[in-house]
Amino acid sequence: MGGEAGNLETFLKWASQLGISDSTNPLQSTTALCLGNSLFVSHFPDAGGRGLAAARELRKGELILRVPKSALMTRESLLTDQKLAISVNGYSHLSSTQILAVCLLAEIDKGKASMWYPYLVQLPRSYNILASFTWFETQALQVEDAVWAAEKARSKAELDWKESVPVMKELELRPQLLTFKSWLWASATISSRTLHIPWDDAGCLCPVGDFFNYAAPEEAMPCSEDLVSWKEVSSLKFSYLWKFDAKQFNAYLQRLTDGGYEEDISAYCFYARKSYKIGEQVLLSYGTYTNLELLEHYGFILDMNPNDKAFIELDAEICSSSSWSKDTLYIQQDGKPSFTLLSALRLWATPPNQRKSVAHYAYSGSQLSAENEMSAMRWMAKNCQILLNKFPTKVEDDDLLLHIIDKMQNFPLPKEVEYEQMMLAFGGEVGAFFEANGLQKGGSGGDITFSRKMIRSIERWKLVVQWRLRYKKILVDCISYCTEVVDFLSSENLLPNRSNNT
Ligand SMILES: C[S@@+](CC[C@H](N)C(=O)[O-])C[C@H]1O[C@@H](n2cnc3c(N)ncnc32)[C@H](O)[C@@H]1O
Repeated sequence: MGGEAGNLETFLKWASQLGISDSTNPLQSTTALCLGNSLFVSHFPDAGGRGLAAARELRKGELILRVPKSALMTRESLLTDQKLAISVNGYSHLSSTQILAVCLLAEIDKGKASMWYPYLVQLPRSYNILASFTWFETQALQVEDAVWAAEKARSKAELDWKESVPVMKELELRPQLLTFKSWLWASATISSRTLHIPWDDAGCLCPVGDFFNYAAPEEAMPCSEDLVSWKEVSSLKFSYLWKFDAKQFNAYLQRLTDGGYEEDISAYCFYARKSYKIGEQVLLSYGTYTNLELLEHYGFILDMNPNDKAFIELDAEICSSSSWSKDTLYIQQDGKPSFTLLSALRLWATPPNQRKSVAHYAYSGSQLSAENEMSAMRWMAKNCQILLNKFPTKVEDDDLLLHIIDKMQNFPLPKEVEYEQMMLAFGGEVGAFFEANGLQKGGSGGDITFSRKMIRSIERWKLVVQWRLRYKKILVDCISYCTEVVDFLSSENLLPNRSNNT
């Protein structure tokens, strides 16, 4: 697809004809372009690239964009193509998302004959979601859980593709569209751009509405221990099942999202989550994600992500000493252990025969004794350090490597002399990167210009190093936090002793 090459004005005209509008007056007749009243398309190099900016001062809560149901690209709308519908019906074992991906590729196959053509040419040509990571990029994540998540995402995509090839062959799609590369493109489009709709769990593609870039929800999340469970709705939103109070949950959910499908007017509506000045980027909260989840579903990370988490391996006894679920036992982005991790560590640091008597204090978040607190904090600091020591690169190495990658992004391949320096500093990783991308050191000492493919590889490599650096920095902050607590408690033994031996 054309990406930037696609004609934006033609697209905005087409969108206006479909009734997409940013007008404040819902009754206003169609204008030539669908934007200009509240929003305009702009470029934000440090926050998502192409995005939507405020065309006027916007007030918090104002309706800023409406996309009628007829302009949403869904399985239902795409399956009005009889040939497609007949073929797809014969493959009932395919998931809703697989079917949407097949429909999307079938629509691409139609080229200009597709009614969606002006929209399709606006879609990005490539994505950086985890499933598209190469072996080198996956290994460069370094953190076991992340490597595993990337491998799992890739094998799931491969399986989905293999299962879908027969129907795509039956539809006689062009050979290029039958490849795994095309499948990855279609599934990344769906993963990173679909919005939740109540009638189809595959979600919908929403022209213009999918130009909003992401900002993390500002409201603090309810403590994870208050959530019974949470699940992704294969969309830009997560829904949470709130344990105690449905009203409270609904209010929370409303704050969490700034858009949704409205049955009464049959349109997807977007609202300003805060007030914006003219020219400021208008952002949407797709939901609450850690950086690894953002990478998996959307192909980017946030440098400051209030919802980021670092999981570390815990002794089986720590997990079994309390009834907290394992996925709530993590280090917060500010380096502090989560409420439940602290509580689990406090119980674990209590002799087993005394755990029952202090459990209610631990579960309510109270410290048990100075000794107990210090044991818990020492365990955390020591294990974060052990983990940090195991990684092939340190925080400082990753910082420096990022600096080098930045240089590579801004210039052609560094001259021979810089290359030599890079190899000295990062022999293994830089060498492996060049090798993985089929580039050997040039003998001439001159500059080499990168191909588009290479530029994208550098982009993904940078994302990977940024991700693992954020993870390591959380561990470093955790060590500082725990050490401070231990230092404080060992100087002032202030806490009541709720157990005898701890
Ligand atoms: C729904 S689209 C948003 C519009 C997109 N920028 C475009 O040009 O079509 C989501 C994608 O935008 C990018 N994106 C959104 N928010 C971002 C952010 N805060 N930082 C970096 N990339 C972001 C990611 O590539 C993500 O997969």
